[in-house]
Amino acid sequence: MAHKKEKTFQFVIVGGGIAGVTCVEQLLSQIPSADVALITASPHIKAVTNYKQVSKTLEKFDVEERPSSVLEEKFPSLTVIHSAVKSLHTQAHAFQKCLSKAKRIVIVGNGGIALELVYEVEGCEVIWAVKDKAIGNTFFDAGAAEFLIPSLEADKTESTASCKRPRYTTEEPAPGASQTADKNLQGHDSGPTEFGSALGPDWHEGIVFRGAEQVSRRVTMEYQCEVEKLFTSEELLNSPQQTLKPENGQSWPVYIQLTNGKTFGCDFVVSATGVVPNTEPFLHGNNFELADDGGLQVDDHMMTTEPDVYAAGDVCTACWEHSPLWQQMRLWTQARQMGWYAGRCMAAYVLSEPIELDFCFELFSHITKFFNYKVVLLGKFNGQGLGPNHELLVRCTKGQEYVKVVLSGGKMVGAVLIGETDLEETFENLILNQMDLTMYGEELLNPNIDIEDYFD
Ligand SMILES: Cc1cc2nc3c(=O)[nH]c(=O)nc-3n(C[C@H](O)[C@H](O)[C@H](O)COP(=O)(O)OP(=O)(O)OC[C@H]3O[C@@H](n4cnc5c(N)ncnc54)[C@H](O)[C@@H]3O)c2cc1C
Ligand SMILES: NC(=O)C1=CN([C@@H]2O[C@H](COP(=O)(O)OP(=O)(O)OC[C@H]3O[C@@H](n4cnc5c(N)ncnc54)[C@H](OP(=O)(O)O)[C@@H]3O)[C@@H](O)[C@H]2O)C=CC1
Repeated sequence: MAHKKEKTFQFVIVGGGIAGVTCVEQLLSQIPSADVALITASPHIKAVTNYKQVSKTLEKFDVEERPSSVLEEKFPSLTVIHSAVKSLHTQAHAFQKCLSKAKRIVIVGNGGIALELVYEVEGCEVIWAVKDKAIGNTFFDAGAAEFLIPSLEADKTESTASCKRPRYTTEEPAPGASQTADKNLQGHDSGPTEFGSALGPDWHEGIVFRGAEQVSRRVTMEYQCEVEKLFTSEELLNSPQQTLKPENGQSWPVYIQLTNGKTFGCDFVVSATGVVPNTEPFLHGNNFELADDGGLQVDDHMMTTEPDVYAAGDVCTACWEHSPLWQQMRLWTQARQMGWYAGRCMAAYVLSEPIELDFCFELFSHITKFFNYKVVLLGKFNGQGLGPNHELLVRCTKGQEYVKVVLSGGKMVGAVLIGETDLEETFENLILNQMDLTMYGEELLNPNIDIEDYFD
């Protein structure tokens, strides 16, 4: 009987995404001789480049796909193993190809991907169906959404008249960002169960999302609705009730019926309704506790409920007692931070060194771009978990900037900064030092006061 050769490693890291790669780098920088294996489904790994600390907690970096050999050259004690798991890239460019022939598409979902896609798609009518009253519920409140909506219109030459609205209260506390059970960027007929690397911030860089029409951007909003049913044109024609009729006699490959009673024909439907942690391969025969959002529960040392097994990034759910100013969101930045911290924890365990929860989990911070505006989110930017006991200060200049501050008990606990506001560092400090700002009142957002000088 032939015996399979078995190789053991001191550490095995699964996943060549940002969390896995950062974990490998951190671990090997602390214990260069450690025998480490990186198992990843794709031939490329994700590498962080041009890392820049923007402020105490805000960080900016580029992400590049690189052959895994680059990592092996850098770390001689690392072995990269390409597992048999099917790679994400089997249907590469499928979306672009479908879009190039499309005249109308429907986008369902109201998170980061829908926001980016709606803005990027040109030459095609877009019907955007969202569950909420406003766009971008995972990142914004209704005020920020109102600020962004004009950017969706083709003519962007709006006036920049100031419309300062100093104070209002939310109708109801914004819910925490929830993770959902669907897979992104699916056409109507693509398989929903293939897991791969999350594409990340630059997924649409350099890609032209152009449809078959001459129009630039044409977006129709359908608020407060979900998908009731999908039909093909064949199903439609064979439908005994004849409840659905092709508009203007035009036939479409697929029809979508929304819960608001409207039905649209379109070339294809994009489901941008969240990510699913890919825990399935790890569950069989093990005792991993899963969180409500399907992630592997991890403690404040990134350890799962199985001893010696750590998890970081999209696949895990942070189950330690969070700082009052931090929440988990499945973002590139958090994947890097968690991977880095997991690497440190793993090394600390082996070296018998004590380790405390890293400072990066003190304050939620995220810097990104939506509709071509710089967007900075700090702390409880949507009043997450604060109930009615919070107050908002807002300053808005149409087409230029939107600044929202969340105050609780007179202290700043969160902020949304859209546009070139230059306020991130000052606000980050005010949130971190929890200074009582009651005496400043609305002056805090007075555009005629240089706030940086004010607090120096
Ligand atoms: C379209 C899109 C746009 C995004 N834009 C942004 C953005 O602008 N800003 C931002 O901060 N975040 C963004 N995100 C989120 C961000 O990309 C993720 O949070 C981040 O990449 C997660 O990193 P990760 O290392 O945890 O997981 P991934 O990057 O998903 O990496 C997981 C790795 O594990 C491998 N793998 C999975 N299962 C197995 C297995 N069974 N065996 C072996 N290998 C396996 C995969 O092949 C992959 O290499 C975006 C996500 C998407 C999908
Ligand atoms: N620039 C950035 O920072 C970007 C970040 N990302 C990240 O990538 C990941 C994937 O993005 P994305 O897919 O947009 O996920 P998100 O979690 O950001 O958003 C999913 C959206 O779909 C809605 N939704 C969920 N289920 C349904 C349903 N059945 N019908 C209609 N709507 C539904 C959710 O509403 P509800 O919240 O009410 O459940 C939410 O608005 C996220 O972690 C996101 O943060 C993606 C793109 C850009």
